[in-house]
Amino acid sequence: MVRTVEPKEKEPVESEAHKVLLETRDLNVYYGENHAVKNINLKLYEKAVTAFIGPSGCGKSTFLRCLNRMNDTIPHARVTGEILIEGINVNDPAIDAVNLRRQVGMVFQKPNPFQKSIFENVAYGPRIHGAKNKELPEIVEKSLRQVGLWDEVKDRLHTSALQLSGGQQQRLCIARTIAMRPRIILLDEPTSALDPISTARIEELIQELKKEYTIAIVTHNMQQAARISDYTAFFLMGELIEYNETHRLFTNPKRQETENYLTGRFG
Ligand SMILES: Nc1ncnc2c1ncn2[C@@H]1O[C@H](COP(=O)(O)OP(=O)(O)OP(=O)(O)O)[C@@H](O)[C@H]1O
Repeated sequence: MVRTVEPKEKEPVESEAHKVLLETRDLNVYYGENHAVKNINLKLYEKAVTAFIGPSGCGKSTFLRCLNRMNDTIPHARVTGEILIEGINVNDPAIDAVNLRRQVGMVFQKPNPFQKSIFENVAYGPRIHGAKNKELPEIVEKSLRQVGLWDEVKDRLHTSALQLSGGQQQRLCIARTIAMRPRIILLDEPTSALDPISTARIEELIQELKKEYTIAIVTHNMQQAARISDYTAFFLMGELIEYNETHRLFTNPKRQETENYLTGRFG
């Protein structure tokens, strides 16, 4: 049977508030035979929060990981199409992936601080990228202040990061990322391992960080997407079904699949 396919809402209403920082064009990801991400055209707007939602296995994390070439580390993953940051294709062989990841930082679901002191966790990246020892205390303090952790840890900077609570560890991981002064921060379900109070703190932090950074977040939690994001992309079975300003997507979805998902009819 031939099914009529409605045109897909692949782009939000052109944003007047934000400039495009990153754009994907016909982005596809294959894991061997599995076509996990299908022809995605999506723009990330500067200094805005974009949420990726959709049922488990729909390709949200795979798509997110492409944006700083984390999929390069998976031997059987193949990426086609383009990812442009201000017109520069990040998959160009001339682009150094390590440098790219300085500009496009990532925070994972499970807090993963290094087995080092709190200070060293934040200082590590800037040091290996050439910051001088005398510059490090200021970088560490500024980064810890930005994530609201400074007052909690300033008297124990040289104790192990692993002694912090889960929520503190996740804020430390965000501090470690922003110490590199990235332009884009990718957050892959950053609160799913945290209690509600720690989650609320991270959500508040994301609102603060978007004044300076462009943020993309994968979340299973639709309420979280509605609370914290400016734009929302709904994925289903590897496809981008609908992308729009968050309040529009939640109040007036254009596609039946989006409405079904938002109303809990599947996923
Ligand atoms: N490293 C991998 N190797 C092979 N297949 C993978 C790998 N990572 C993901 N996949 C497959 O790619 C598809 C998309 O997975 P992905 O993790 O991107 O989805 P997701 O929407 O983020 O799911 P979840 O919400 O459960 O994290 C799934 O079919 C998954 O099994």
